[in-house]
Amino acid sequence: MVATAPALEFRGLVKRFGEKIAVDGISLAIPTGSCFGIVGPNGAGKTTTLSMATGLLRPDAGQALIAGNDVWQRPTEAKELVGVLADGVKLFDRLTGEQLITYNGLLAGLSAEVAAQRCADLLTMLDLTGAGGTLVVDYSAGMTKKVALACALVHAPRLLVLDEPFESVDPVSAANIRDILDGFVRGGGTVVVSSHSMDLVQRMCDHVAVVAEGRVLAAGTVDEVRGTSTLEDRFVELVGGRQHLQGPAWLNHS
Ligand SMILES: Nc1ncnc2c1ncn2[C@@H]1O[C@H](COP(=O)(O)OP(=O)(O)OP(=O)(O)O)[C@@H](O)[C@H]1O
Repeated sequence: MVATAPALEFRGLVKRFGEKIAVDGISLAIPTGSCFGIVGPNGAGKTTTLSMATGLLRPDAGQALIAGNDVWQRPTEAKELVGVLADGVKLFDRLTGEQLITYNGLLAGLSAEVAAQRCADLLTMLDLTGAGGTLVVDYSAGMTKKVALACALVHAPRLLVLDEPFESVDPVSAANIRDILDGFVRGGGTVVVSSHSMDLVQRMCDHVAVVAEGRVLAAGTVDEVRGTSTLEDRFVELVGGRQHLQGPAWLNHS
């Protein structure tokens, strides 16, 4: 581990799927102790980038480094430092929430006693205590998101990489999760979060990168990127594509 290295760094990441270039040379340095938002339109390459950053998808070119450890060359060192909430990755959903969180803790090398204690703390923190004994397959989408977040947190990582953590989550739970993430950053951790909600990123993050068509269009502190506008207006300005369409005539009943 390199003491002065960014918490997470992308160096010229590239990923192609056949003819499609999903990620086209993304370089970013995510400072330790920051809450860093990655925003972009559908299909911008956010999930692909975060998957390469966390060892779920091998890049065609470039590097992802966690605290200076190349995710693909030093996977053990890199993965010990990171908790991941991936978008669309299946959980072991025939386990109960309690079993799933504990199992993740044991896999990360915690003792049974510590894993059980942390599992109880996380279930309480995420308001899932009543659902701890329920199979994850029977959870709602928001509950599934919360249990996946608990799995990402159980080994007390230094870096959290969260792909769309607020999708399907009710407003009260979302506020709780935001508080948890704020506390995590105050405690010296780093959070990288992809989101479609500009409002949320503007309120929660101190840094942001706007990504479109696999490239970084702007990056910096939230204030640097948004300038004198709101982040949402700046996003639309950078990404373009806002269309004031009235829709087809057959949808209009007036
Ligand atoms: N496994 C795959 N095979 C083929 N194409 C893929 C694959 N994964 C992603 N893509 C394509 O790569 C591009 C980037 O997708 P990605 O999921 O990274 O975007 P995103 O920014 O996360 O989008 P969203 O906001 O809609 O979740 C898209 O055009 C998508 O169709």
